[in-house]
Amino acid sequence: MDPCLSTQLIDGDGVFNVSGLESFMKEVKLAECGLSYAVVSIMGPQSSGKSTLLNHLFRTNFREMDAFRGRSQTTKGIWMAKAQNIEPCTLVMDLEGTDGRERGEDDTAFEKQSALFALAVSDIVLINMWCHDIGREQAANKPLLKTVFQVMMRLFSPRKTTMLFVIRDKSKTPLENLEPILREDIQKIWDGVPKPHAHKDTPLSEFFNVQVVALNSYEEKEELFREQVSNLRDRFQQSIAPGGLAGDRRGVVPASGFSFSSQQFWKVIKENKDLDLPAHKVMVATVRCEEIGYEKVATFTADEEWQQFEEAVQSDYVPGFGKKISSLLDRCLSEYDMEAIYFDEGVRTSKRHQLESKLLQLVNPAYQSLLGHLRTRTLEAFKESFDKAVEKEGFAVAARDSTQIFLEKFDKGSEDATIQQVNWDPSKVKDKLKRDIEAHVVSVRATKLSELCATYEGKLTKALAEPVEALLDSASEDTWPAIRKLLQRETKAAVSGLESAISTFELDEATEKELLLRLENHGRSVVESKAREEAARILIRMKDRFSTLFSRDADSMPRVWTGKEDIKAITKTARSASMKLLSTMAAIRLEEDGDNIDTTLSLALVDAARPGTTDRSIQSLDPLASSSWERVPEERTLISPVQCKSLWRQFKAETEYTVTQAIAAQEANKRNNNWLPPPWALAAMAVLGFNEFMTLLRNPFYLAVMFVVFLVGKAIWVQLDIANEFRNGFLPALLSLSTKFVPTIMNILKRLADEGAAPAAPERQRETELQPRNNSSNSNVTSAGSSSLTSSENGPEYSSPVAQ
Ligand SMILES: Nc1nc2c(ncn2[C@@H]2O[C@H](COP(=O)(O)OP(=O)(O)OP(=O)(O)O)[C@@H](O)[C@H]2O)c(=O)[nH]1
Repeated sequence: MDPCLSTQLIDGDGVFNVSGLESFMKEVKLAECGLSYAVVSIMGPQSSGKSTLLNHLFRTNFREMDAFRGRSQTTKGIWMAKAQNIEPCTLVMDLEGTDGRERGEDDTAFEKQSALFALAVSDIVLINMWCHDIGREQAANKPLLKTVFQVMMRLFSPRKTTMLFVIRDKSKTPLENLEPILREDIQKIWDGVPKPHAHKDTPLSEFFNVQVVALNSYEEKEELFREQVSNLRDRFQQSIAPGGLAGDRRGVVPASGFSFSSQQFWKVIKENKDLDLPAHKVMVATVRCEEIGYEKVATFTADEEWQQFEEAVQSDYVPGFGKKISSLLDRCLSEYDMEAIYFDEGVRTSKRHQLESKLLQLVNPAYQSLLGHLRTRTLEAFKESFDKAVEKEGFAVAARDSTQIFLEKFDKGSEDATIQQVNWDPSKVKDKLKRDIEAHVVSVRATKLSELCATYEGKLTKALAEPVEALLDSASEDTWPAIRKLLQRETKAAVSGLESAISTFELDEATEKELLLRLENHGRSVVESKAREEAARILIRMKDRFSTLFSRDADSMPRVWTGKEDIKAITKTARSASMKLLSTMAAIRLEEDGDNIDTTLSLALVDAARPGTTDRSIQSLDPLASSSWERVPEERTLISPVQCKSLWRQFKAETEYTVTQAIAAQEANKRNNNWLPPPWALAAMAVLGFNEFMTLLRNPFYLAVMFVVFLVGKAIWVQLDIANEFRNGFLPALLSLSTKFVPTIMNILKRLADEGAAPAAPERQRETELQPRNNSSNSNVTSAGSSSLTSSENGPEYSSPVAQ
């Protein structure tokens, strides 16, 4: 659009051309002007050469009436154009001419509305009038002035508009003479205008800055007209500067609000309401500042740098966030300040605050997310560094130092994220980090301490378990004192080891004591559980011990029951050793408080059972008829007296057979050593059988038969190893021989027949193969003493109630 071309702002029907104004403003770049612009409008009778004057004065292009077509109205409504080559930007409005007729008090008439609009919007109002109307009662512009002054009252505060009276077609009368008459006319009209009470005595000069200029006729003295117009034009240069034509103007609406302000003015005027200029200014400022704010928010959200930051902080901490975002916000707010600078200060400031909080609201989630990442990162880094620091510095020092270092790191990170425009407090996030760090330290401490405790408990278990087992197995008077000594020594070593290991944890006294006590208790519990295990196997142990002592001699060699051994004494020794085992295992004796279990057991089980014992008190009062030992608390009892009694009974029953076997073996041995008939029988046999013997010797046949019988008998004797068989007793020898007899006879017969009977060879071979098996079964029988005990061991095991 050619800026010289004029735009119709309001048409003849009073319709405001919003889009026309908007595009006009864009064209002339009005919004950038701030307050550096002026608005000039012209009023006057129809066809009084207003458009002609404006076009000459401002080099605009308002429609003029063609002089040759005659006078008729050409301007309808209000038109607007930009003055050419006048600084600052000057907007020129050409108003529809007044028809000079009185309209009464009808404020709705377009003439009044457009006059009010021009007064509200313009800094300078040109009043175009014919020279010959000055001093005339029926002057054409009198109603106009009346209207202007009347509507002026409706502007709440005067804008101190410059009212420049342009006298057209001036006569020869000099302006010096005309001006007083004109001012008098104006004063008369001002005085005649009904005023509200507040302005009753307000002078005209309070509202208007009245100036007068006279021009020669454009039609008759064009050259002169042009010259005068050119001079007048100079006065419009820098018109808003102090001392300029509109130097006193007030209540200027910033250029970017001109469109909205004009629309609002026209709207209010059309609704026939009063124009409250201050309120209007606030309203325009509010709307415009809000608009500027919205624009700034939109610019900020569309900013590429902001978008990159916003996206980046979703996944990680971004260094330099605070500085960058602060500068983006600063730029945004400065732009607002620049654009809103000319609007009402109160409105502008409050809208700035709104803008700022809106922007911060936009930024806050990113900031919080950033702090969240900072917290997580710091915590992770702390965990990693802390583990290493613990190894180097010890637990407590590492915990203290690392916590301090990483909280400081968080402080630095949050400082980096700080946004200048706001005082967001990161302390809540820091507190959460502190809590997380503390929780981690506590959990690591718990893990490390339990690891250490487990290590030392393991060491203690290892140091105690096997030795305790060995000591219990040996069961003697010294067993429990030795266990106590061992427990004391090993516990002391473990406790001092743990004590020095946990020294770096700087634990409070109570916790440290508790840990050490726990270790001590663990030592005791190892011993106790070992003792319980052994107590559960007491019957086997007792039988083992019995068997060892009974079946083997002092050199651990197996006994051969030759008949010379004192089986009773051996049995007694073996039983008393087994009883010692029972009394040792009956209770846990970790304190040196002594008990009488040993005595009680020997009294009750050995002495009471002796046939010669007649003590009535012992027989009548069974000391084992109790479920608890004297001076032994229940928790330390492994085998109760009653259980001891039943165990002993079982033990005796199960070892009885061994003893019986031994006695039997001894008897048999004794008999085997005397297998020849007694000497008197031999003598009788010699005397009585002398004749028969001689007969046999004299008869060669009998001699041959006897020789054959002798040979066969000798063969059987050798084959069956009869002499050896009887060494193990008579009965076993008989049993063994009976099983071997038939096969051996068969063997001998086959061997005799062997000479000529080759087909019998496989059978013989089979018999030969059978031989070692028979021998082995034979040997099993000979070791009956120990095998009978072993088989009984495989019988049902005693299950101690303590072990359960
Ligand atoms: N006598 C005289 N006539 C003039 C002067 N200037 C312009 N005219 C003539 O007056 C007639 C109307 O001129 P415009 O400039 O259209 O007048 P206007 O006041 O804008 O007219 P409307 O907008 O219709 O009210 C034209 O024929 C002009 O040539 C002047 O200084 N003296």
